[in-house]
Amino acid sequence: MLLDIRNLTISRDTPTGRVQVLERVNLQINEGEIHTLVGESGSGKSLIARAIMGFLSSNWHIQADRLWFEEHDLLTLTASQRRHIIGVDIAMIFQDAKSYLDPNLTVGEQLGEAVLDQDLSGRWLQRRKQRKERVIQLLHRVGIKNHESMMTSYAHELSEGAAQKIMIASAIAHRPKLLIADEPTSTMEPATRQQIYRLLAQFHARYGMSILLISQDLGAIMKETERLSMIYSGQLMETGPTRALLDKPHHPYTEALLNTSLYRQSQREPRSRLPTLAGTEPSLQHLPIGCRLGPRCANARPKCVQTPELSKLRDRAFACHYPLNLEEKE
Ligand SMILES: Nc1ncnc2c1ncn2[C@@H]1O[C@H](COP(=O)(O)OP(=O)(O)OP(=O)(O)O)[C@@H](O)[C@H]1O
Repeated sequence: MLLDIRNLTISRDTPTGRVQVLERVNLQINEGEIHTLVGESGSGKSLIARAIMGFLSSNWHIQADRLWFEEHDLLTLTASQRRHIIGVDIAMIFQDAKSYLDPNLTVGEQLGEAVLDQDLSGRWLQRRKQRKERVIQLLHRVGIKNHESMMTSYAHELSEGAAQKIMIASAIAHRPKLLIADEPTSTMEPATRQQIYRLLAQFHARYGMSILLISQDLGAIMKETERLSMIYSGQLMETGPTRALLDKPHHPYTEALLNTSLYRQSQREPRSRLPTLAGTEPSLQHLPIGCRLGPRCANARPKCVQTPELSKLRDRAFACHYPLNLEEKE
């Protein structure tokens, strides 16, 4: 197992007391797997990514039974272990790529900095030449052919799609084992989104790179996604192989998201309206007791004020007292 997260709880102090923004979330990623984490805005997806990367500031409190990457406990890394793992073995790309690129450096200079020293050899001049060659190679790998003009461009001169490709080039310069992609395509045109996804799928296939993709919409996930985890208001609702989860969701939240997402649109009458999940996600000050989906769940009953344990069924797991689609013997 590459990444093993068990019972991750992330809390924050608010004027009304400490709030568990993320509550006992599990997430396991196998080597070479594409795993997509799906949830509405504010459900805690980015918090999980930031906890893995160690990007959470001191006003967040993290607890976990396990937060491991390979044989490393990410909660107790020394500074030098962290430097080795984060940014090298684990890399991350973000939604608005432009704001993460350095505005004062050209693309060539930025990618040059991302090239690992251990990939270079010889004297200074030779190393300089090799660094440039490696930058050109990285640009070609992300599908940028006009490398000469790209290398002298600054972030503000790039389109969103090109900036995202530069960020991916920078992330893969270290040949990471795990790439965390935090909604890299949400603001893009569908065609550009597909291009970025194809690129990620290529790196996955060619180098066996594992990917944790973060997405708000089931309709916008990479088709190569092998496993899905559904998160709602900081609680894990369901996780399992993509096909099984989409065909027969056990959790009412997965079912509701499927109904509201473009994923099932093709199965609808052409003119029917896309239904929406009634209500909104609760605020941190008013988190429901027990299953947080309760107030928005069509199946909710009194027992739902007790937080359901995660039930495991073969390679799937769900946290619901009244799961769906269990009538047949699985
Ligand atoms: N810096 C912060 N200060 C206070 N609250 C925060 C901060 N960052 C996140 N939160 C809160 O933590 C919760 C989870 O946020 P998070 O960014 O992880 O959600 P998300 O699922 O990634 O949302 P999105 O899809 O919109 O990026 C939200 O309720 C959010 O308001």
